[in-house]
Amino acid sequence: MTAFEEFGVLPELGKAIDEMEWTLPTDVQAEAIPLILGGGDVLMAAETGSGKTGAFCLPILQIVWETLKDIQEGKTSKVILTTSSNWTMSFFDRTDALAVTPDGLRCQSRDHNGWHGGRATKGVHSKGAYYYEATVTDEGLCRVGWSTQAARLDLGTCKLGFGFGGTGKKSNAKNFDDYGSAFGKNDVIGCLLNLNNGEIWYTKNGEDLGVGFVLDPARRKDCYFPAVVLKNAEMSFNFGATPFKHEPPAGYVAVSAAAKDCVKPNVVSAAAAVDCKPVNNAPQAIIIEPSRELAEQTCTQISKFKKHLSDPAVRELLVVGGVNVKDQISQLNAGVDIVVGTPGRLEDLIQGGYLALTHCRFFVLDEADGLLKAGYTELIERLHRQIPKITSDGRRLQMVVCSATLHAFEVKKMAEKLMHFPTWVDLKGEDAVPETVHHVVVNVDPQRDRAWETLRKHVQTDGVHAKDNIRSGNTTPETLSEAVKILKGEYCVRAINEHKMDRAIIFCRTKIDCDNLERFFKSLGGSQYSCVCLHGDRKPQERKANLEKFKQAEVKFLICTDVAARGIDISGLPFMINITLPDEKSNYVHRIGRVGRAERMGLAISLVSTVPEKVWYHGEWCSSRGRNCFNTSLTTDRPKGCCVWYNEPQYLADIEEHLNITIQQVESDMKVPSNEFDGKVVYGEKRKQIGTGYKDHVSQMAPVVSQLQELEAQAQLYYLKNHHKASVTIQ
Ligand SMILES: Nc1ncnc2c1ncn2[C@@H]1O[C@H](COP(=O)(O)OP(=O)(O)OP(=O)(O)O)[C@@H](O)[C@H]1O
Repeated sequence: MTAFEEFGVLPELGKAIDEMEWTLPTDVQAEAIPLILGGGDVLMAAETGSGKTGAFCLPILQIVWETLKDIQEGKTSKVILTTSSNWTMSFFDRTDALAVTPDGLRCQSRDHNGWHGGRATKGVHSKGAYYYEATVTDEGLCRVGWSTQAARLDLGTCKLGFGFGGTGKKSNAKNFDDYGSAFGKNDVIGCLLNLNNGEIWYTKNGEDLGVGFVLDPARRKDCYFPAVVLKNAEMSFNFGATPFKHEPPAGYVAVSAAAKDCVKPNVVSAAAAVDCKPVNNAPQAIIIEPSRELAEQTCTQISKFKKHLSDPAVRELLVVGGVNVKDQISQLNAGVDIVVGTPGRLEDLIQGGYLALTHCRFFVLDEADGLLKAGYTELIERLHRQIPKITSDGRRLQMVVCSATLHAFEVKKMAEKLMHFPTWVDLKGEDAVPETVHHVVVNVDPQRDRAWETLRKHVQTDGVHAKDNIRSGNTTPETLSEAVKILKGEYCVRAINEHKMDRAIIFCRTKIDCDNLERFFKSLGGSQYSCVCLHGDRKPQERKANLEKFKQAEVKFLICTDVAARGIDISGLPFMINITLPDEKSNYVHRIGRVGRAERMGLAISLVSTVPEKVWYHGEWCSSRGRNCFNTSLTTDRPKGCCVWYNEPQYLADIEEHLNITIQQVESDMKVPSNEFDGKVVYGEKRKQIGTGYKDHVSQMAPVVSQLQELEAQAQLYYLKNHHKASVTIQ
């Protein structure tokens, strides 16, 4: 049995993992895999290169396969009752944070800040007088009553919803008026609807509270559904399947006893109450990644893991922009179980009806903070709203969120809103850099190092100072800024030479900086500086080919923007260079985390200008979004320009403060003191002491466990003695 199998991983997956030479699970895998297999929502915060991808792909793959297997063998797990004769609260027609018990007869919301509502699976129309009971089963705010299919789920806030709230108010169309009396835990509210005269009214513990609303005659033909909205509260429902606590008043019957021709199903429930059988274009898992490259990498990882999983086969699909959408649609129609994609293309396919969310039971946000910072919050919420919270085979939707920099306010806010009692797998409690990454900064000081004045051959700069009076001997901020750009090209080459780098990823701030550096390297000639570029202006095919060339070591350097900052995994990459620090501090962690992965050592060198550098900053106000833009005015100018003064020392200070460390400085000769790692380090190779410490953990814990055992025994003896004494005394 492999170490992974001990964590509950299927032998078929264990075999594939073994072949990948993953002997032990990493710490994050050891914690997260059992949690996901157990059905929980997980927030996974662990350092770059710590194996988060495996930590979510393995359990998801396993559950997806097991579900397919169950279906193949005709094992029907708890099929929900949405289309059965029972009246229940709908698993589908409800807001995100309203939980409904599997029997559909209790609703709960644990959100302190917002209201969450839902409707029943059926409604009544045309004629008759109906009754159901709702009991407050836990403290909190509740509103209960009737609403039409088109009404807002926040009952009583539109014309089509009629509610009675615990504060003793009735509400319709946001008008909250005094009615009856306040109610709370253990109170039983009778909800009555008379379609013959249009009256809606309530009882509290059997006491008549009087007519609350009279339906507009034009609205009496509508179908009305039992409805509830809760704020950190819980209510249970009886639609008449069991005896009522208080008998319905004369002339009223339980909604469940309504004549067939007066009942309509809730269309949201009916649409979602699909058969357990897989539907071709309705995958069980949706994994969202921030970049095409990362989506492809995750998809490849899944293909490797599933190598020995067969009968039934699990089908994964990559859904990213820049690829022919028709091909993707036909692949979806042919059948797919796991979809990995980037947000834009995923949403296009979902909204176009080509990708259905009806069977989705895993919703994964990889690099979640990056997705939120890139402005995808609403898209994520939109997709989450469309996914049924209980799947067609009665299981709860599971959400997995991960990143090396998950400690961001927006992530916590999103988790609170969308996730269901999530467990944090957080090994450090803060954003951190792996011990395997040796990261240093080099100051670029154009006042101290005047080499830029005499360099005959240098990197072409970004053109920001094309109209400025730049010349040696001049110390204007513009001249120094241009000087920094020239020096950075020089220092980059110096770093490469000093460390005999034959493989490195180099991050630039902009696409134009990448292109200029690529041209500079090419101008230096030979294979010594062979390189490729990866940024948003390169065509998808070129991006793919370039990354592949670098991965296959056909070229030595990958020059890229932050598009490659997150997640990209290049095995044993020894070096990375930051030409300019990112202004987003979390991206520093991700960029340097391209090295020092999977227990291998890596060196990250960041060039930091000591003087302000004037750089491009094209916002939505720039009509060309940077292409052939010559507007070198500042963004603070009027009219607004496309440049800013970039303050790198400040960004360095922000990064250091965020990570609670001081990053080691090295001189411009790029010599990195080797004592840091006892001089034993070879960048790109494994550390001397490898492994996750999982084995050692057992021996470390043994004395503590035996001490605990002793204490437990003592406590039991103590209890027994005292208990014995007490019983003797009583006798
Ligand atoms: N248990 C394991 N044993 C050996 N190698 C592993 C193990 N788990 C993952 N790896 C390897 O570690 C590398 C990093 O894994 P992965 O890309 O999942 O990291 P990550 O935590 O997602 O990093 P990032 O935050 O940068 O995205 C990969 O090359 C992967 O193959």
